[in-house]
Amino acid sequence: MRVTVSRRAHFNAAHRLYRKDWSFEKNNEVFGKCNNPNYHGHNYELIASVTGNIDPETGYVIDVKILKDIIKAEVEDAFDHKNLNLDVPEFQELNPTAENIVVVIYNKIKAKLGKNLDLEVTLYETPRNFVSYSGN
Ligand SMILES: Nc1nc2c(c(=O)[nH]1)N=C([C@H](O)[C@H](O)COP(=O)(O)OP(=O)(O)OP(=O)(O)O)CN2
Ligand SMILES: [Zn+2]
Repeated sequence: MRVTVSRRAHFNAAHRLYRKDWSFEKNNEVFGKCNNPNYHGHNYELIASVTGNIDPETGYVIDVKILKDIIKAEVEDAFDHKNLNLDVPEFQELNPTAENIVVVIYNKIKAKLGKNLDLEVTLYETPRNFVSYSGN
């Protein structure tokens, strides 16, 4: 009997979508206003969902306090009030699109979970634009 436990989180970050190896014109063509050299920001919302068996002793799949602490250390402390392009090592050579950000977040959280637990991360870049990744 596998049950999913979810936790919401939030971070605020700036980014610019562009490729260093493309001209400014080509970046503008592909990424439009998201290629603003002075960056722009989003209030990112995140849902991390952990699926596993209920421990018969505790009744937990995972203690939500543990999940909360993992998200704080791996996501909020690393990304909140940061410029993703400039401040976050994972995006030095990786365009910080929502797709790439959700994969980075998934990998960071997954590495801290027990092997018997599955993870899905949904990341909202705006209230209407969101992406999900579950490792497949
Ligand atoms: N597939 C993707 N497309 C876009 C991404 C992305 O990460 N993946 N990102 C962006 C920009 O980051 C852009 O800043 C998105 O925000 P915004 O322009 O505000 O989005 P909308 O125009 O859709 O705003 P609404 O208010 O939701 O209309 C662009 N594309
Ligand atoms: Zn953006």
